[in-house]
Amino acid sequence: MADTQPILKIRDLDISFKTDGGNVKAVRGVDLDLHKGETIAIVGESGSGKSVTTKAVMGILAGNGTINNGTIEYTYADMSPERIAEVQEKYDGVIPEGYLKPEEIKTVDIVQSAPKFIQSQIRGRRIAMVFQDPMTSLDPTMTIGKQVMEAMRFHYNTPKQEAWKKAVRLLELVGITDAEKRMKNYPHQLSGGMRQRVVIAIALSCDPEVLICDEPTTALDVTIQAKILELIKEIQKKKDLSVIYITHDLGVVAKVADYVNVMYAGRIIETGTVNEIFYDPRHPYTWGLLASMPDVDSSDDELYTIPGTPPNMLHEPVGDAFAPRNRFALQIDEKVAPPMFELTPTHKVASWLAAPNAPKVEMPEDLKKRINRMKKEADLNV
Ligand SMILES: Nc1ncnc2c1ncn2[C@@H]1O[C@H](COP(=O)(O)OP(=O)(O)OP(=O)(O)O)[C@@H](O)[C@H]1O
Repeated sequence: MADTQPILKIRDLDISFKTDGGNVKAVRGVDLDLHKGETIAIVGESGSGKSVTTKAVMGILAGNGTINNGTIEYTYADMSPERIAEVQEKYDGVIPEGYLKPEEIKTVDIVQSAPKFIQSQIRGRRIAMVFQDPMTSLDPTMTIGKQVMEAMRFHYNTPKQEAWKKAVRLLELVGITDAEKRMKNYPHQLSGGMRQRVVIAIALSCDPEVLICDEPTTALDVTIQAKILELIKEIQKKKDLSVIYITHDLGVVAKVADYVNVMYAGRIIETGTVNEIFYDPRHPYTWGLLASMPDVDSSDDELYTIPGTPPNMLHEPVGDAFAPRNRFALQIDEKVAPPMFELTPTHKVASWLAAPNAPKVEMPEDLKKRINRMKKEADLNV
């Protein structure tokens, strides 16, 4: 995938927030690529900068936030209303390969784009987002139907009757039975799982190319969680969507992601394919995350927790931000932040342990055993 043009290409993104206590350095030089049809996950503890990064993509940073540096290049299809209608009627909203004329392919830098352009052309239309708690993204005073139709009416001026029909189809697509009847319901008349399905239907209503899912299943119980993840996967295949998952939950990542980006203190500290991150992790922070992931063979009380807490980003850390919590830290970590070392064309790690002349450090034995168990389980499931 790496040699094709990404639809979303983030380079050197740097974001801070002005607060009474000073400047919070939330994102510090993030690079990220998303290709057509693929799923990437951004994982890391609370406060690592996952949401801020994706909010910048959507152009919805809080008012006290500033993008100090970097680019967010988005490449998209810019078609006439007639061509859009043709794609919707003939190809169910999915642009077939080879359909676009060269002049219809545009690249914009979202960082430099006017808020009006992002609102009318990007957010909700081409890049849509599903948030953690459906109750905060749904309007309790508006029927489900009206809410699913709203973005279509706003972005495409879709006539009411047509929007109604498409909304019913979308509710059916996300597995809501009796869709016609449900259109007239209010959010409180639905269960949590059903509400999250509605939120997904809303996100899909304008046939976006990119779907950002911010902890989409955290508020749901485990069986419903699995169903929602399956649903997003199915729709992704049907619609050739590119998906970004933001999550704390490595269990979710293992089920859905092609590529994983591990974030710590505003930086991506390890990136790789899902197999590279789960079976051959190199950063001690990634080791900690994997070791603290519940699995069938470990009871909750023997689960590992990473010692210490993430740094306070009001004071930008000197050297490697993870060093104070890292029992494998080297002297250099205290002074100089590690660069990204390339291990394979897809696997990179920001740790001095990966430097050519670094002392050889092995991951903890317990984690090795756990990884072997994961590999065996994966073999059984093939
Ligand atoms: N409006 C704001 N004002 C000040 N600081 C902010 C603001 N929004 C985010 N931050 C800070 O930016 C940093 C990154 O936050 P972000 O929400 O991206 O973390 P996250 O990794 O998504 O965590 P979570 O999993 O809890 O959502 C945190 O230190 C957070 O406190």
